[in-house]
Amino acid sequence: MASSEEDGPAEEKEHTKKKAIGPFSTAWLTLYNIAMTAGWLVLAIAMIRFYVETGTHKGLYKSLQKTLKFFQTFALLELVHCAFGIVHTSVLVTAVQVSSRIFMVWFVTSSIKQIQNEESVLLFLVVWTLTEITRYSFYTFNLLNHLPYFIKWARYNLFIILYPVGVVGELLTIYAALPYVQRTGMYSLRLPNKYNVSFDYYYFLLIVMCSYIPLFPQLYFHMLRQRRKVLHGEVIVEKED
Ligand SMILES: CCCCCCCCCCCCC[C@@H](O)CC(=O)SCCNC(=O)CCNC(=O)[C@H](O)C(C)(C)COP(=O)(O)OP(=O)(O)OC[C@H]1O[C@@H](n2cnc3c(N)ncnc32)[C@H](O)[C@@H]1OP(=O)(O)O
Repeated sequence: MASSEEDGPAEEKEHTKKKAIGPFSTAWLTLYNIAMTAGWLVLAIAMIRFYVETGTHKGLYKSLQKTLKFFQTFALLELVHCAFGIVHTSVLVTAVQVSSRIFMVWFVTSSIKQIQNEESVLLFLVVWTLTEITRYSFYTFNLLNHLPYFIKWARYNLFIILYPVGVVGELLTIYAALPYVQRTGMYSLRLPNKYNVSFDYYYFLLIVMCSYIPLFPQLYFHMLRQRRKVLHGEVIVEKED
């Protein structure tokens, strides 16, 4: 069932109001979204295979970190897409979402082997994977004008649970990293040094954890507004960045 069969009159109006994007942008976005859907599907299959073969999640992160780093880093292009107006999304919201993921992958989980087997890592990995398969397949089918209703439904409903669960996974992972970071002083710069600058990664991580309190609700309410717009056809005036 394609979404066009499901659309109510309000939503039809919403669709006709969409700003058109050129054929080159459409082609590029379609390729990008297909590649990202495939990437996250590869990660999902790798996770299932790993668990079936070993019966544990221990060693899972190590086995898939290269693929995860590649596809999560590739998502930086989403900032380029909204900065150039190819997609109608807030640069600020996208920047917070993408940078927090890149930070989790590169500067927390991949940097600290000692925390890679934590259950919280498995938690955010599963949640991110479910989210991204749904999100990128939503964009792909939407661009091809053949959006099955269940994908649209999943895109704008699953996040209600998955977003907070993902945040819990991320925060617990950073929390698990704190003792190691404090003990080793990794990524920290102590005085005296030739630059006369000090930086304590331990406190930086604490600040990052606290920043979830003001920032996460912004993302969550953004998604709730998108949900009302897409599923219920409400016209929502977004503030400029
Ligand atoms: C340096 C240290 C930094 C530390 C920062 C600390 C910050 C802490 C707070 C952050 C917490 C984040 C936690 C998070 O990582 C946890 C999880 O993700 S858990 C999993 C659940 N998550 C989700 O469901 C959210 C997933 N993410 C997103 O949905 C997006 O990234 C987001 C930007 C949040 C929202 O997306 P968007 O605004 O694009 O909404 P829509 O999907 O409805 O799209 C709007 C319109 O844009 C078009 N669009 C967008 N992207 C594309 C694309 N790739 N291809 C084609 N079209 C695209 C879309 O179709 C819509 O167009 P229109 O309105 O015209 O229909």
